[in-house]
Amino acid sequence: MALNGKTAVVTGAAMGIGKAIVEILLQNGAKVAILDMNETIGHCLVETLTKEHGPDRAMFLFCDVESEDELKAAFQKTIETFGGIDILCNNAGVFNEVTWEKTITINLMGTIKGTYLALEHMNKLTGGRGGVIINVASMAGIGPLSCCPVYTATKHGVIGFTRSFAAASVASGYGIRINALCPGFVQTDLFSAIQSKLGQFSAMAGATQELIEKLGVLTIQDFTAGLTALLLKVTCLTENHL
Ligand SMILES: NC(=O)c1ccc[n+]([C@@H]2O[C@H](COP(=O)([O-])OP(=O)(O)OC[C@H]3O[C@@H](n4cnc5c(N)ncnc54)[C@H](O)[C@@H]3O)[C@@H](O)[C@H]2O)c1
Ligand SMILES: CC/C=C\C[C@H](O)/C=C/C=C\C=C\C=C\[C@@H](O)[C@@H](O)C/C=C\CCC(=O)O
Repeated sequence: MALNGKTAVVTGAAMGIGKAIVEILLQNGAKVAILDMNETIGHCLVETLTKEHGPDRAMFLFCDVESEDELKAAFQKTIETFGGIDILCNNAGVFNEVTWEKTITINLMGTIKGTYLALEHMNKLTGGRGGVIINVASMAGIGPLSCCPVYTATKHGVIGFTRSFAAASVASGYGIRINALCPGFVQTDLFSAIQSKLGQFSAMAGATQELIEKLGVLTIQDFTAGLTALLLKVTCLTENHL
């Protein structure tokens, strides 16, 4: 399979989109470190995935992406356990216009911290073997949503950061391919909770609801099927590019 012998790290992977990405990686032969703050669900997920894919394929590691020390420890444990890191998916994210500073420290700063740690390990200029980074942004990173200025800003920031890092990687020869993933609405816990997280922008809920009805909401199964097709077509996850 395309990812046999490869090791991936996925943040915010205990549920939702991150869990879907983990399943795709496992189905294609990778070993995966599941980083999340939800220990109960995380350990339960590893138990389920081990039954499906066999031992030593999936590992849960507690990690708050706001903490550089916890990210460093999780990366180190992954390397010690699986022998290296070939793929990083910075997926962890929240939607909250009330605690908007945390939205920035998780969605944007967590993605930057993860990317810079991956650079330390993957960079071919410093002895690394190269790799692939996928940063989960959003369609809200392409065009603004009036109900969530800060969330919109974080996702615009993830896309801008990803594009800039990609240019630096190509120009410098890091051997790291980096892409931003921009899903539309997907039925997850984050999506289900948005109405209670709008804060001073709750008056914008109607406009957002109209957009939701216009664009529709993907089930996690639809999302998984679509991403599988995309990842297996896009060369960044095929063997000859890792
Ligand atoms: N659901 C959507 O409609 C949608 C659309 C586009 C993009 N996204 C993005 O996809 C990503 C995942 O969202 P989701 O919908 O699956 O959300 P979710 O709430 O269903 O899952 C998010 C996971 O991240 C974990 N997490 C939260 N904060 C964390 C932190 N500080 N450190 C480590 N883990 C943390 C949670 O415990 C949870 O397991 C986010 O970046 C989100 O912005 C979601
Ligand atoms: C409410 C946000 C819910 C989940 C966040 C998640 O990242 C999903 C985002 C999904 C779709 C975003 C679409 C953004 C579209 C913009 O490019 C723009 O076309 C929207 C135009 C009008 C929206 C109406 C409004 O905000 O007033």
